[in-house]
Amino acid sequence: MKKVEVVAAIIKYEDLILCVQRAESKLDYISKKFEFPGGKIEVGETKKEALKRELIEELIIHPIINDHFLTVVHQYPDFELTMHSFICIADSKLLTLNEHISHQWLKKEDLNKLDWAAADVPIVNKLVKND
Ligand SMILES: Nc1nc2c([nH]c(=O)n2[C@H]2C[C@H](O)[C@@H](COP(=O)(O)OP(=O)(O)OP(=O)(O)O)O2)c(=O)[nH]1
Repeated sequence: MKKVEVVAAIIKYEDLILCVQRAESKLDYISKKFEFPGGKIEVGETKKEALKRELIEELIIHPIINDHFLTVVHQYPDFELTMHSFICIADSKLLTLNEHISHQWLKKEDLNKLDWAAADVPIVNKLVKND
């Protein structure tokens, strides 16, 4: 089974967290799902370097990348995903959606209202519970 390793950013602005919606794709289980911005780690990159690059590519933002929050291993039908999430701090809500089809800044108690990619559910639950 194919393995994919990604980094994802939990970006906070005051008491809000950034949620971004993936574009339509042929993989119905991630198509149009909400996720945390990020992507695959390239050869030679640290996790934080990969996240910094992805956030510039996807959103043109430069938040402070702080602590590791949670690593999730999730088995999707076509691949095994390992996703490392990090808490990040933004000094503005401004962004440019270069890849995603929508975004929302939500309070943590509202995060469960969105249709998240399955791998993100443990991260969302941890944020709602004890962040
Ligand atoms: N970035 C990100 N990816 C996630 C999350 N949840 C989740 O299941 N994924 C999955 C979807 C994709 O299969 C994979 C990330 O791949 P991607 O396509 O976003 O990464 P990338 O920008 O490096 O992709 P690529 O176009 O270079 O292939 O991880 C999440 O919260 N953030």
